[in-house]
Amino acid sequence: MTTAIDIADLTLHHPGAEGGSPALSGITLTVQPGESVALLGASGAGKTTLLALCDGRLRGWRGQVSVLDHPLSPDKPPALSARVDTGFIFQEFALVERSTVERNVLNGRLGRMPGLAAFFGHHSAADRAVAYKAMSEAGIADLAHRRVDSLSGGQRQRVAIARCLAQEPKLILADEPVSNLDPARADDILGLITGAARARGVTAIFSSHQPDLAMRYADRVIGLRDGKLQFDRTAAEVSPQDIARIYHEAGSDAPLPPQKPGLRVVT
Ligand SMILES: Nc1ncnc2c1ncn2[C@@H]1O[C@H](COP(=O)(O)OP(=O)(O)OP(=O)(O)O)[C@@H](O)[C@H]1O
Repeated sequence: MTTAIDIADLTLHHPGAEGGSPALSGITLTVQPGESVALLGASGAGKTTLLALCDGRLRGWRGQVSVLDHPLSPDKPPALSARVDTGFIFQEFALVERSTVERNVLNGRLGRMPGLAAFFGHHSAADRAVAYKAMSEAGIADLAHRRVDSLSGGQRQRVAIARCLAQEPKLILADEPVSNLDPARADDILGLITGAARARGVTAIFSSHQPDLAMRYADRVIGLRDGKLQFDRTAAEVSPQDIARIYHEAGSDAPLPPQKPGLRVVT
């Protein structure tokens, strides 16, 4: 693989929003295999849109987009064989609430199973081994037989991560994976996602509203404002001015996010 993500001169309007400002405009960026990248930006900056684009879910954009060396088309969804290598962790978990943790994590295997076995949900011993390894890594093996609707938010997010890992993706995309969690759990979950990605040598891209956490766990940070790229730097290079530019000068009335020691926000 030469690049995990390669985007050139991308402009995207959501359907029904063609007359207004584009959700993303003039975006050019490359993510190397194995990098952990954080997307920062105020609400509406375009983080979810960029992640959904990389997940092959959006149509009608202009520019060039390639994911895991497969060029995406603005006119049609990518082939399933290409999509199976991308795992997505949703902010709201997207789990089958009335099913067990084990079933949900095994669902991560479906894209890698032969058609009939997937249709009937017949998982092989190898599928189960992968799913149990993922549950164990996510710290939820002891919850395997619990129903998801009996779990806390932090536990649910671990199930969603285990399901993603069970898929054995080469690219992990996570949309605000810690926004519903308290600070200690948010720290644990971002550590789990980026740690699992690094241990496998796979790429992780996550969006966040918490610059301090993002900089702690990402190798690289991309800042967006109003659909435009504002900065793209290593985590160590991100400056207080960068953070101020995407949050405060964007007109956001959100409270200033907590900063890592030594990083003071200039407004
Ligand atoms: N389905 C949609 N139809 C029309 N416009 C949309 C749609 N989804 C997003 N948008 C618009 O696209 C822009 C980017 O939204 P996006 O959800 O990508 O931002 P975000 O940075 O993820 O925000 P947040 O942090 O609140 O999740 C916003 O102006 C939003 O209103």
